[in-house]
Amino acid sequence: MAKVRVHELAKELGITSKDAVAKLQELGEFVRSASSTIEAPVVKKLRGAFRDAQEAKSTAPAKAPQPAPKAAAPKPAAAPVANDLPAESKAPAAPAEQAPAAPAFKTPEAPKAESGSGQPEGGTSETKPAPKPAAARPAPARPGADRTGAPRPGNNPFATSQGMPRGGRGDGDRSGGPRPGNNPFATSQGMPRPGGRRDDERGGQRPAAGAGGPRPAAGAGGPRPGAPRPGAPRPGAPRPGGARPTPGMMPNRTERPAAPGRGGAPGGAPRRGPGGGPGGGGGAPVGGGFGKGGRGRGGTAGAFGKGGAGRGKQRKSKRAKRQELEQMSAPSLGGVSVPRGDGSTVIRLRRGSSITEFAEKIDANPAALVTVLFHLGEMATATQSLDEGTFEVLGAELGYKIQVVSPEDEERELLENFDIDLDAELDAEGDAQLEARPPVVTVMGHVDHGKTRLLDAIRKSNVVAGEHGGITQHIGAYQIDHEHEGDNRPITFIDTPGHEAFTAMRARGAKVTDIAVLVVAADDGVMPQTVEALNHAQAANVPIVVAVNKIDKEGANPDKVKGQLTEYGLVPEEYGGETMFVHVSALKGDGIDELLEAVLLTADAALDMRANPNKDARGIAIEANLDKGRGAVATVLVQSGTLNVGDTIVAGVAHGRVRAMFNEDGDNVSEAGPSRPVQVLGLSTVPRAGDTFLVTPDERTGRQIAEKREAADRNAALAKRRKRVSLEDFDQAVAEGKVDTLNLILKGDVSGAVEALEDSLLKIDVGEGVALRVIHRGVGAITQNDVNLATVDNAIIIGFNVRPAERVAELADREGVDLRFYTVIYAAIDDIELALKGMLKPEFEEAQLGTAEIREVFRSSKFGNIAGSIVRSGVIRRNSKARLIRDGVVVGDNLTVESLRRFKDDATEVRTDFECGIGLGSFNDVKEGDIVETYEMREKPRV
Ligand SMILES: Nc1nc2c(ncn2[C@@H]2O[C@H](COP(=O)(O)OP(=O)(O)OP(=O)(O)O)[C@@H](O)[C@H]2O)c(=O)[nH]1
Repeated sequence: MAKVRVHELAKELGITSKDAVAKLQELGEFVRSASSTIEAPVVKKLRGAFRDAQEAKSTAPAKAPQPAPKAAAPKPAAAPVANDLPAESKAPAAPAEQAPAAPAFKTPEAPKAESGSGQPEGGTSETKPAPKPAAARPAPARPGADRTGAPRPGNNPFATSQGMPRGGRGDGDRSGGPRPGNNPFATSQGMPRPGGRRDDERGGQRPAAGAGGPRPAAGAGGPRPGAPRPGAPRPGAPRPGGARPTPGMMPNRTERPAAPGRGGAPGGAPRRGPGGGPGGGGGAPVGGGFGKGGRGRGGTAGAFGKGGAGRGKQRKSKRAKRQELEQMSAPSLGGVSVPRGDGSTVIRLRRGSSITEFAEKIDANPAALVTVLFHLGEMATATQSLDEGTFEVLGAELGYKIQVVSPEDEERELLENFDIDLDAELDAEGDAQLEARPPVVTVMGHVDHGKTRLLDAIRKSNVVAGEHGGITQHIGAYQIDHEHEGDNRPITFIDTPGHEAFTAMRARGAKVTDIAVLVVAADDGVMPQTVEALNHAQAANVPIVVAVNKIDKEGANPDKVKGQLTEYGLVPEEYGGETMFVHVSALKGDGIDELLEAVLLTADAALDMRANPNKDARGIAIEANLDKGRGAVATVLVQSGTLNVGDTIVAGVAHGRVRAMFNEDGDNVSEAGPSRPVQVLGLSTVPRAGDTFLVTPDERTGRQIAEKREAADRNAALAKRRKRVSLEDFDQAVAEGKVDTLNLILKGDVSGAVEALEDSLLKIDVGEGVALRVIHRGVGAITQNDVNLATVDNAIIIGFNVRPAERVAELADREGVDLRFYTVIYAAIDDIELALKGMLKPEFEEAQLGTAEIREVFRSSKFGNIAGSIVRSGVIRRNSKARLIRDGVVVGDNLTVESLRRFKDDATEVRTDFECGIGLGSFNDVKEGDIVETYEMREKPRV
């Protein structure tokens, strides 16, 4: 059963959402907000509570029912209804027993006026909430019936006070009014109010049994998913008659409209009887026998007899149906009905959400959405995570704007659950709290332009290195001191050169770097990765300092570099721009001081390099690994606050207490302030580069945050699996406009092979509209960094005579990155060429599964000929492909083992030397002595 939201129920009960939430809390049920969903038992509890409250309030008036309280209904919506009231319905209240089960519909707008006021049946039935006057028109009185306008009982499965009216009440009990709550599409209908139920109860009546009525919200709002289509039988056929006197609630049936023709059999009549009406919803009170008693499966008409009342009912029913049609959203793709948005309704979904979650947000039936998606050309199950693009397509089709919550938003929302609001914390910090902090620098550039060498040279330039004998440890980042205008100014360098690490961190929403040093070899000039690196930095709004390296080399042309970079918006100061260019020789150590100077000047000029050191630490994990002796070892960069040994922290999905901290010299440190990188011991697991870390008030909070992140990651991973590009579907991705470039990462065993492969690949005639780009190449195993880069740039990794490093294949699988391995260069080139031309299809090869010899043929009229066989080799599997061989000649091919039995039992597989019966579907030409050979098609690995 679909869950009900608090505000829906509140509306139905005629109270404010706030009151409902408060009441629920009073009842010990925790709900977060008015839009929270609540389970059926809680719904029941709240109804009960309000009923009791209202009962207390309304005892006196209930005993003295007032005629036509309708007129008091303040809302204009109800007015036409009141005016329309037929004489009978305006009549004063019938004695209680005449209105046994009237669940007293009240307009939601006037709950107080009506609650417990002892509605006369006619009045109550006619005063259901009626946003649409047409829908609120009362059903004409049924001839010969002393029925009043009371709604038929028993069609509200949610009303605890409902049940079958006790025997002896028949027509007389019923009013001619429409049944309450039995049309899930009619906005004008409402479910019975607690007050109304009170009336019922006071009357000692229990409405009919376990009706499969619509959810309460159906009455209050628009159509609900899962509601019957127009023309379908009315939902909620109660089991009438004496069959079940008071079955009470059967809420789980409420989602399902009664099957056509399966209406309630009135009056204890056999369920299958003559004259069953077409509809399904008829339910009659016990002892019924109104209309034509003994009717069997009755519909609406059937339940009410075939008299004028029946016709009246039918007319009503048609009108209702028409209304349903109008109110229902136009059937969308696949012929299913899904509530549509107006094109601007924004639906926020978490990354990795499934159709079910989307369905819940728009109150749709997940199965209907699956159908819609299928007709849009995407196959997915209701619980499968979808990527953003797929949601967008689905949302656009249905008139919703889908907003997939970004990792940053998600993180923010997650922390909000723990009362941690980092943005507010930062906003609250003013000059009084903020203190200067060192800049954090990343070195980027094209391959072999000297990044590593430059980082080494900078390390050596550390003015305080002497006393420690230089920086000895690689921990992912280091801090040096540089003498600047008479002061020692610390600068933090991220020790992993290249923009891969930078982008990997950025992909997780982490902003680590304040300044990027772009290394360009003066002898080589601007190269593709130079451009890529500067694009990455500019995209992240990070100021750039250019290190024109290798100026010691012959043929070095720094001016050419300056000219080239100007085209990319990096204009040197001497040309009137703002970018500082420094000539360096990483090899000789020349120009390093000037470079550091430039970094500090740029930082001072462009950035507010301040943070509050006097609070719990917040920062980013830079690097982490699992050490055999020490467990998880993570290098974190503190961004604000101060990290102390003994603090409890959470970093990504890792959590724990800081056991010890080390700096880049391997020295123990007890605290680390802003911009300080430290190695931390004590985490439960290894965080990823770019994961945020923060100090938590206690270990429990840390663990809970970690667990929530883990769950979110799992969902996201599922979504990613469907997302990335593979060689086989590259052409499709191009056709869909998802990509226009085939990005490749080449890894090989020797550099010569990698170069040869790259050269050959770049010579491929890729044709119009698509491009081929080698975004990274290198020697050695495929690493985590390669996969990270492939993730960010949607690249395919080509491994030539190399394999992935430990756990990397797993990571690639998780991230949906296509890894390809080749041992022959031409095979790789062929594949890429075919992929670019959209012709690379997976290759399959046949793999034999087993053979069986036919010993006897059994003829079955039902299954055709069954080959009684003995398995001679391998295994025979049901549903596998098969061919039939007679005297060495194939007499039947492309067959399927459609049935497989061991004696009388179905079997999924039968092994060598066992007997079995094989059915080959409609292929009946089987003879004794024939051989059934089974096989399956397996994807052929490319080499
Ligand atoms: N002559 C000269 N050679 C340099 C200089 N800087 C680096 N090299 C050389 O250039 C080559 C590449 O230097 P790396 O520091 O490994 O370059 P990288 O950018 O880190 O390369 P990848 O890690 O492969 O991306 C090495 O052989 C260095 O010795 C320099 O200033 N002058």
